[in-house]
Amino acid sequence: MTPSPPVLSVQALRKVYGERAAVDGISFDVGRREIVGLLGPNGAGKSTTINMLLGVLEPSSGTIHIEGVDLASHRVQALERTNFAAVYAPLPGNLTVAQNLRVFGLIYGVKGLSARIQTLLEEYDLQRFRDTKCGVLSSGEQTRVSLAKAMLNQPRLLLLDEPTASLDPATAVDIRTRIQAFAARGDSGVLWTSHNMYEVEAVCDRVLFLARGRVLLQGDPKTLPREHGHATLEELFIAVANEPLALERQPLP
Ligand SMILES: Nc1ncnc2c1ncn2[C@@H]1O[C@H](COP(=O)(O)OP(=O)(O)OP(=O)(O)O)[C@@H](O)[C@H]1O
Repeated sequence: MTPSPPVLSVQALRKVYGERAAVDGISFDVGRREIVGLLGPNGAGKSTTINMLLGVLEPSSGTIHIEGVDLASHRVQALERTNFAAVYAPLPGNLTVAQNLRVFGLIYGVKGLSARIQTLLEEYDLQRFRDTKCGVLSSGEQTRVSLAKAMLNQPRLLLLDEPTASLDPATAVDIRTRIQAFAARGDSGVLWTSHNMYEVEAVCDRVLFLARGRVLLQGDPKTLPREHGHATLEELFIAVANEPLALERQPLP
């Protein structure tokens, strides 16, 4: 039996604006059950990468395969395997939680939508907010709704852009636990951007450090700092952010 392809495979991906490459030839995979952290300083190319994975931005060159499906040539089939949640993309505030889930479920063509919405309302502890407008919910509650929306189509690739930004520590732990449980179910993988290195160390199986549009380092967030002479992931992050060129010259272990 041929092994199933990774949920995400990115090869030599580039996005150029004028003379400048925002993303400069990056390659990486995300496997099933894996939570991969996409890290890097402001302007490193993380959002540009995520937007290309979502089909919002067209790459200048390179390929993206989602579960082996080429995003460029089979856009619908690739994107129906994907979903995302991001703080900068809140759900329409004038719709209730149930209405939002219904609208997005219809967009994704979810079969048995009413039952799926009911399951998600229970799973994300949203039953009591089902008829509440999303705009009046707290940040933590809105994040749970965004995650429930992101699960509607049971995505194989879940993209999360700073899912716990602006959440209190207890709510952030709750959200992290839900995402880890999702990945542990086995069919899906998660690509997660965060500026919180403690969270990344706790949650991610692997991290990719991006700087100036390139992957400078990748590895296990628990062992990577020591391999590069730093005590913590945060220290390593600061070193990479300040001296990306020095690191590019360093031989990788
Ligand atoms: N439409 C555009 N035109 C020109 N340059 C752009 C455009 N979009 C992004 N860039 C540039 O590409 C680079 C990467 O931006 P990107 O938003 O991907 O970074 P990021 O890693 O997500 O940063 P942050 O952590 O601040 O969100 C930046 O230098 C940015 O100014």
